Parts: sequence; C-alpha cells; structure tokens
Amino acid sequence: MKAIHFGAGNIGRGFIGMLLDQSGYETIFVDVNDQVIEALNREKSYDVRLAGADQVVNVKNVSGINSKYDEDDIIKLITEADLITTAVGANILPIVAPVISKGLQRRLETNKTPLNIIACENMIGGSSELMEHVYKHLRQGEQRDCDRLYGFPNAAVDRIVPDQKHENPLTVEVEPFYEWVVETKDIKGEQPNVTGITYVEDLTPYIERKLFTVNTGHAAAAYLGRQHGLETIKEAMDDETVVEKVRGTLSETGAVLIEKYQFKREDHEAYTNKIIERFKNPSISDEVTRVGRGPKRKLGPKDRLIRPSVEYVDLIQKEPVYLSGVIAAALQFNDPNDEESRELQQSIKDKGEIPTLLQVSELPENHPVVKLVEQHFNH
Ligand SMILES: NC(=O)c1ccc[n+]([C@@H]2O[C@H](COP(=O)([O-])OP(=O)(O)OC[C@H]3O[C@@H](n4cnc5c(N)ncnc54)[C@H](O)[C@@H]3O)[C@@H](O)[C@H]2O)c1
Ligand SMILES: O=P(O)(O)OC[C@@H](O)[C@@H](O)[C@H](O)[C@H](O)CO
Repeated sequence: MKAIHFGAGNIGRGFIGMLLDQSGYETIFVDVNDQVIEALNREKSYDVRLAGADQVVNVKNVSGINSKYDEDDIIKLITEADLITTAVGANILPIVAPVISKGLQRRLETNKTPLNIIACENMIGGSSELMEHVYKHLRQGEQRDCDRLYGFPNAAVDRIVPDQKHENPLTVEVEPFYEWVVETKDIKGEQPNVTGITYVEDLTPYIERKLFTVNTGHAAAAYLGRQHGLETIKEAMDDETVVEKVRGTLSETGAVLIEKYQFKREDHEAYTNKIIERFKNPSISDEVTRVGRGPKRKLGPKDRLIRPSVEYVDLIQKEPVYLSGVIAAALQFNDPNDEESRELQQSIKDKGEIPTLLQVSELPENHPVVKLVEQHFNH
C-alpha cells in the first residue's frame, strides 16, 4: 500500500508518517525542504523519539519528492496511491491543491479505485477546505467524477511536536500521547486501515473539543507567556499568574463545549487537567513562538480564540473575560520571524488594535468581545 503525505515536518514525520509505517504503508513524503527530502531518499528511514519515555521508534519504507522540482512524479504517484494525507499548515492547503487536482485528473483516466485525502491540520473542516481548493482547478464533469471516487474526510489530530534540531535532520522527538480522529461520512471505498485512527460518524464534537481546549489553552500559554517575557510553554506553565489565566480561559471554552455537546462536567475537567499536564511535560521544550505562530490565523472567525468567545457570549450569556485577555495578548504577539506577526504589528501601527482585530476576526464593531478586548487595552 502506498501513501503520499504532503509536509515532512514535525507532525508529518513525528506522527502521521510513524502511524502509516506501523500500518504497512510505504510513505512518500512531498515537501519543499531540500535537506529533508534529500535525507529521506538517502536514509529511507528515520527515528521518532518519545519524549520522557526513553523509547525510539524507527520509521521505515519512506522516501521523498521535492514539489519544487518534481511535479510530474507527484502526479504519477497520485494515480497509484492508496491514501493521501497532509500536514502542511492551513495556509498551505491552497498551494498543494493544484498538484493534487492534476493527479486526480490523471487518475480518473487510468484508475477507478476510490481514494481518500485527509488533511491533518489544526482547523475545523480542513479536508473539506482542501477539497474546495482542489475543485477550483477541475471542470464540472471532472468534479462529478471525483465526487463518486474521491473522499475528503475531515480529521482532528493531536500530538505535541515542538520545533527542534538534531544531528540527523530527520530525527523527531514527540510527546508519547496522540489522537487521530477521522469522520466516516465522506470516506469513499473502504476505510483506510491505519493503526491509531479512531473513526467517528460526526467529527464536530471531537475537533471542537480538541481545538478549543488543547489549542486554545496552548495559545493562551503562548501569548500570555510572551507577554510576561517567557520563552517556552514550560516556563509559562511554571508561572502561576499565567496558569491561572490558562485555566480561566479553558473554563470558558469548557462551559461552551459542555453546553453544546452535553459532555459530563467531570469528564471534561479530567480532559482539561490532562492537557494542562501535557503542557507542563518537563521532557518537552516548546517555544512560545512556535505555539503562537500565525496570529492572524489564530484570531480568525472560526479559530481557537474568536469562535469560543462568541459562543460564550451567545450560549453562556456571560462575558468571556479570560478569552478576551488572550485575544488582547495575541494582538500584542510580536515575533519578527513570523510573517503574520509582522503583518499584524504593521496593521496595529497603521490603524490601531481594534480596527486590526475587526479585520482579522470579522467581528462587528459593537460585539461584546470587541468591547472587552478594548477594555484590556484601556487598562
Ligand atoms: N506540531 C504540532 O504539535 C502539531 C500537532 C497537531 C497538528 N499540527 C498541525 O500540523 C500541520 C503542520 O504542522 P507542523 O508543526 O508539522 O509544521 P512544520 O512546519 O514542522 O511542517 C510543515 C511542513 O510543510 C512543508 N511545506 C511547506 N510548504 C509546502 C508545500 N508547498 N508543499 C509541501 N510541503 C510544504 C514545510 O517545509 C514543513 O516541512 C499544521 O496544520 C499544524 O497546525 C501540528
Ligand atoms: O499548529 P498551530 O499553529 O495551529 O498551533 C500550535 C500548537 O498549539 C499546535 O501545533 C499543538 O502543538 C498541537 O495542535 C497539539 O496537538
């Protein structure tokens, strides 16, 4: 069985690639990183270290294609693949879409076997969004044929993999915990037989619970940590003021999730506590700049800060005091190495915090969340 995985980065190698190998797939990584692709083709294997568990998993049956130079090879591979996955980042999905559409066009002519394409990104509806980008490059008749044969099931993936450097550029250290949940309704043909995937009929509660607990909590630790001059998530979680605010933030998202999905309060509290312990893992050093990366995306209307804040106002009918504090801190996130952070800071310089917030969050000017964020700045 052949799997093509777009994005041989932290989660690609440290999570998806590892499970694909354990499930018997030969994995061909597609990336734009010359060093990683050359190393994959030279070594044909790499190590995944489980942080704090003194365990190393050797991942075999891997190779790489550089999408900067070898588009034809990717198109040909798509005609033969049994599964396609991505972990490139939400903003890169429109960039990988054209080659996927060319591959599917070619496959329609030669191979009538169904195929599933799973985007493993931190976003709601990642695979559906990838499908929209892919379909923009297809004619109507081709789209109908693709509808019959190719599925874009949505997914939620959870495993903390920090940025890191090792002597071997392929080695990756990951936390031992992982969760990969895939929605069944859009699968075409047989369910991909991947060890570690949990299949569910409705992904919504799973992706929202993950994004609005793990990622909201992570973003809170990163932005508030940065505000306090701290460099890692561990340092932020050692600071009692930050932890109190992270917990407060998760009590607000938790209230929304419990209200929407009728999770048992004790179960959700246990889930939240486990996540806070994961953030405190002393074997992992995760920089606030990685976790806070892409602040414009993270301040987007469907993402981890704005969506639960708006729902807190609508469903709980109280003020999301903690979430709005994190939104204010996100607006202050200044990392000169992060393109979105530079754009955000430039916009704030040009027109101010609140007009910038209105633009990225798509909130109306008179929304209670905007008023609360404004109060943080006034104080
Ligand atoms: N790291 C984590 O803890 C984690 C956990 C769960 C989900 N995720 C999600 O997984 C995705 C990837 O995150 P990551 O941490 O692995 O990032 P990363 O930067 O380590 O990996 C992304 C990879 O995509 C590659 N890439 C960029 N443009 C490309 C293109 N046009 N074609 C092919 N490859 C391209 C990059 O070179 C890089 O190797 C993101 O959506 C992230 O939110 C990350
Ligand atoms: O990848 P992002 O930028 O959406 O979010 C940063 C981190 O919160 C994220 O990568 C987590 O480590 C991951 O989602 C844990 O499962």
